[in-house]
Amino acid sequence: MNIQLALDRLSKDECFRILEETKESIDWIEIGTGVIKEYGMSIVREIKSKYPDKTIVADMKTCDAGKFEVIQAFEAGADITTVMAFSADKTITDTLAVAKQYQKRIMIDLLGVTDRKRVNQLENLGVDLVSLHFGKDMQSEGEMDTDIFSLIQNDSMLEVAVAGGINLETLPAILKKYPDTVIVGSAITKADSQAAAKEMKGMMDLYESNY
Ligand SMILES: O=C(CO)[C@H](O)[C@H](O)COP(=O)(O)O
Repeated sequence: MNIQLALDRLSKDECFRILEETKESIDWIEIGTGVIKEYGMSIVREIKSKYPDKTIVADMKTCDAGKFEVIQAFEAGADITTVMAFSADKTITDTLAVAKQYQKRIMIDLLGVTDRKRVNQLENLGVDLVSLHFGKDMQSEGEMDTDIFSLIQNDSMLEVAVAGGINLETLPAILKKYPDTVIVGSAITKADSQAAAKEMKGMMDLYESNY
């Protein structure tokens, strides 16, 4: 089980400080959409060159002009880039084709998807990695419900990541659903980052070893 640290609403200096503090505890590094909007692909390039052994996720949230945007992310050093589930099927298949060429991956962000039908369609289009996502704005009205996992069929072969305000208190309930990747932003970046990342990763490792 991976922990993906989401770098959102941070300056470049803060991103690098937090990465230095947490690098021993994190597996995947997500460069958040807002950070990419602020600094462009150069921050993806810089983070990949400083942390070449980490899996770099560019949270591009692509929804159109798919080929162009995923090539931008992959050329900058991203190993995975995100594409929105509501995108046209053509966007999904175009981005999957580019990922295959680059031997990299597309993570489909299921934000806003409430129907398993779309998840099944995505799987039929060749998608193999999705993120269940309870959005930042929705978090102001409540916590993520673990029922979100019901979007994924029990016999599905999809690799599943999950995001949305996950913290030390909510992590145990998430772990019971056994996601492949747990995405954590604010609970690490807005806290004592080193201690929070260590504690969360420790909890995940313990859960996994007892599974
Ligand atoms: O994609 C995102 C926002 O759109 C975030 O990266 C994701 O929600 C994780 O951050 P947090 O733990 O703060 O919710």
